[in-house]
Amino acid sequence: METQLLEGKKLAEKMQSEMKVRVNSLLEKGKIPGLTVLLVGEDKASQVYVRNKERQATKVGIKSEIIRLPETISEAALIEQVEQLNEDASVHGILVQLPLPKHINEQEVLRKIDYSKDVDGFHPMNMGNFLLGNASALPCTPYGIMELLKAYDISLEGKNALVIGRSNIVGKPMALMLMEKNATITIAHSKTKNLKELAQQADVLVAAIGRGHMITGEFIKPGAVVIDVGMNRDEAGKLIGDVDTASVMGIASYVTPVPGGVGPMTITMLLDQTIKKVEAE
Ligand SMILES: NC(=O)C1=CN([C@@H]2O[C@H](COP(=O)(O)OP(=O)(O)OC[C@H]3O[C@@H](n4cnc5c(N)ncnc54)[C@H](OP(=O)(O)O)[C@@H]3O)[C@@H](O)[C@H]2O)C=CC1
Ligand SMILES: Nc1nc(=O)c2c([nH]1)NC[C@@H]1CN(c3ccc(C(=O)N[C@@H](CCC(=O)O)C(=O)O)cc3)C=[N+]21
Repeated sequence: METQLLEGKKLAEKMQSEMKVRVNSLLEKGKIPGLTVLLVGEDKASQVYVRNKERQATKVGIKSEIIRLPETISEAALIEQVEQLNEDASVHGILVQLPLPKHINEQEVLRKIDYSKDVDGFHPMNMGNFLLGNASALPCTPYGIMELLKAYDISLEGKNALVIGRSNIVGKPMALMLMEKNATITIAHSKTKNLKELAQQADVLVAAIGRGHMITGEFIKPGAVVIDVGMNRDEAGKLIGDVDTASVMGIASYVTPVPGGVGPMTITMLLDQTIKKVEAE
C-alpha cells in the first residue's frame, strides 16, 4: 500500500494565509489581535516552540509578546503576571507554556487565566464546556489534528481509534474529539498491558507518548491512519516523533511527518482561536 503524508505544514500555511485576510479586516476596524505567552524557565524545547509561535503569529499580523520569567518565580508572582494580562485590554489571548517548574501547581495557575482569554482551552471552564459539548476554546493539538483529518477527507465514523497517551493537553481531549465524530475509542497509557495488540486493531492510531520512535511498523494495522504527536530529540539532537515513520511506510494509508505534521497545525489553531476572540468582540 502506498502511504500518503498528511502534510500539516502545507495546510497550516494555507489556513494562515486565510487568517491574514481576517486580521487585515480587523486592523481596518482598528483592532489588533494580541497574544501573550508566559514562559517560565529555560527549557530548551519550550524555547523553540515559543519562538515558532511568535514567528507565525507575527506573520499573520497578530501582535505577539513573550514574557520570560525565571525558573525560581513563585506561584503567587506568576499568578500576579496572569492577572495583569487579564486586565490588559490589548491582550486577547494568554498562553502559559507547559510544563511549569515542579514547585508551581499548574492547575492553580491555569484557573487564574480569564477564561475568555484562554486560547489554549486549558481553563477548567473551557475544559468543562468542551466535555459537555458546549461551545468553548479547544485544546490546540487535538483540534489541529481534527482539522488535518477533515482536510484529507478521512472519515472517522465507526472506526476503531486508539489514542496512546492520556494527558490533559493531548490524549484526553483527542479521544473525546474522535468520539464526537463517531469513532470507537480506546485510550492506552503506561499501565496498558497489551499495547501492540490494541494498536494492531486500530484504524486510526494517535501516538502522544513522548518516546522517540516507539511505534514501529509491527504496531500498525494495514491501511491505518497514523497520527504522530511526539516531539522528541534523538541522541544527535534531531527532532523525532513517537512513530518510526520509515517503518510504517507501505503499511499505513496515511501518516503525519515530524516535523511538518501536527506541530504546525497546533500553532495554527492557537492563532485561529486568538483571532476569533477579537472577531467576537
Ligand atoms: N505536536 C504538538 O503540537 C505537541 C506535541 N507534544 C508532544 O507529544 C508528546 C506527548 O505529550 P504530552 O501528552 O504532553 O505528554 P505527557 O508526558 O503528559 O503524557 C504522555 C502519555 O504517554 C503515556 N505513556 C508513557 N510511556 C508510555 C508507554 N511506554 N506506553 C504507553 N503509554 C505511555 C503516559 O502514561 P501515564 O499517564 O500512565 O503516565 C501519558 O499518558 C511529547 O513528545 C510532547 O513533546 C505535546 C503537545 C503538543
Ligand atoms: N500551554 C501550552 N500549549 C501548547 O500548545 C504547548 C505547551 N504548552 N507546551 C509544549 C507543547 C508542544 N507544542 C508544540 C507546538 C508546535 C510545535 C512545532 O511547531 N513543531 C514543528 C517543528 C519544531 C522544530 O523544528 O523544532 C513541526 O513539528 O514541524 C511543536 C510542539 C505545543 N505545546
